[in-house]
Amino acid sequence: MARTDEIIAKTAPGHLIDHNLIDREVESLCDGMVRYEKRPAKRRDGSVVEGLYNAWIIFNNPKQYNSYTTDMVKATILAFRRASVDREVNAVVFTGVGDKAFCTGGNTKEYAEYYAGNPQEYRQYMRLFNDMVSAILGCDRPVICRVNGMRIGGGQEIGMAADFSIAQDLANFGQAGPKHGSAAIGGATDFLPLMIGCEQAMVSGTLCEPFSAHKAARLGIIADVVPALKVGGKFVANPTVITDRFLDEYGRIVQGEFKTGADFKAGQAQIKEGEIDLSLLDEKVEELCAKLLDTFPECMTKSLEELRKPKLQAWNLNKENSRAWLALNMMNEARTGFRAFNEGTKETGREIDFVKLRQGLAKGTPWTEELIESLMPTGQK
Ligand SMILES: CC(C)(COP(=O)(O)OP(=O)(O)OC[C@H]1O[C@@H](n2cnc3c(N)ncnc32)[C@H](O)[C@@H]1OP(=O)(O)O)[C@@H](O)C(=O)NCCC(=O)NCCSC(=O)C1=CCCCC1=O
Repeated sequence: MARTDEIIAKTAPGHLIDHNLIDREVESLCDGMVRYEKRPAKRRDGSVVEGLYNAWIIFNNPKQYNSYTTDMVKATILAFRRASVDREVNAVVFTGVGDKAFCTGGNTKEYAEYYAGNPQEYRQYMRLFNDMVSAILGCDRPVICRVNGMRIGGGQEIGMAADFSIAQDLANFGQAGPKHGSAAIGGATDFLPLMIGCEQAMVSGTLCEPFSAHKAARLGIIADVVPALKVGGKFVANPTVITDRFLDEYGRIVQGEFKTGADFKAGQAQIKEGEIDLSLLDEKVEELCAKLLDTFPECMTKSLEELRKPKLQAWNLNKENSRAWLALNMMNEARTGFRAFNEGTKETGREIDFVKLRQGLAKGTPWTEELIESLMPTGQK
């Protein structure tokens, strides 16, 4: 009986068609701000598998918390297509450089300085954004979001488009929309109700309060969470989050909620003293990649396709309407909110006086350049 290796050597074709859209390195599209790295796949025992890889798609914009620029969105679309058609790729690991941020969404500087007041331009940008989310949801390989740090705004949206998320426990999650002049309709309003229920989705999508990785695991928006802080050489749970009890004295769930007052401050001080180490995160990601490797590939792909359907159906139902509304929104509230974030500072604050705006609108005040200027945090001084 011929061995499998002999059969492969005898029958594998000499030429394979390249199904990539364009033959360009992903990095060349965005000055290296998105990296595509094929890393050797490993078995569960840690041994390297010859000829098979996991494709790491890495956001590389640390100074801006791995927010994505227009060029990064283009590169990401192609990166997921590249992984999808690469016969040697087992799974995609979608992550960011560093240990502060996976991604904080659209680039607010580009939004404020180029797209604000230009709905026709933002409509074109949103075609690319929509295609990025669709490329993740349509990837023919399982996609793991390696949450190396905060996952906020559009970062939360593209992260939820992945099939699995594994987070280091100092990462926060949440939306930014209504606080920065947008609505979380780039996927969050489609995915959140499915993943954490309508009530919790409403809280996150409207109030934009961040929540911890431990709460994210409890709510079911991530598959696993691992410690990342080392104090005295020993891993400890995020010291700013309640992790040692589940209920408070009234029977309410407190596990995963942020500590408050002096306890929270003490936790922040401990984080400053400690060292951040993502080795347990990488171990957990490699373990999942190894489990995915140990399956029939077409059955895996079919299972992904079926299990993605709830997200995909919600996404496809709404994405074009969302794109149109987000474009027009660049005339008023997005123009105001993203400029406030971009032009504000820690001292002046980076959000507008929402009450002042509401008071003006209550009197029928029209949206004029003058009104927008007056709402800038620096405009109040
Ligand atoms: C809450 C934050 C995420 C973190 O706050 P903090 O820890 O205080 O850090 P900062 O000092 O704010 O940020 C550090 C530096 O990073 C820059 N930064 C952070 N986020 C972005 C971003 N998204 N784009 C560009 N630059 C960013 C920040 O300016 C600091 O640099 P600096 O030089 O100024 O010191 C907080 O950072 C925050 O709220 N960030 C913005 C989040 C946001 O609004 N994202 C966009 C949401 S909208 C979106 O993503 C959408 C996607 C598609 C659909 C439509 C849509 O709206």
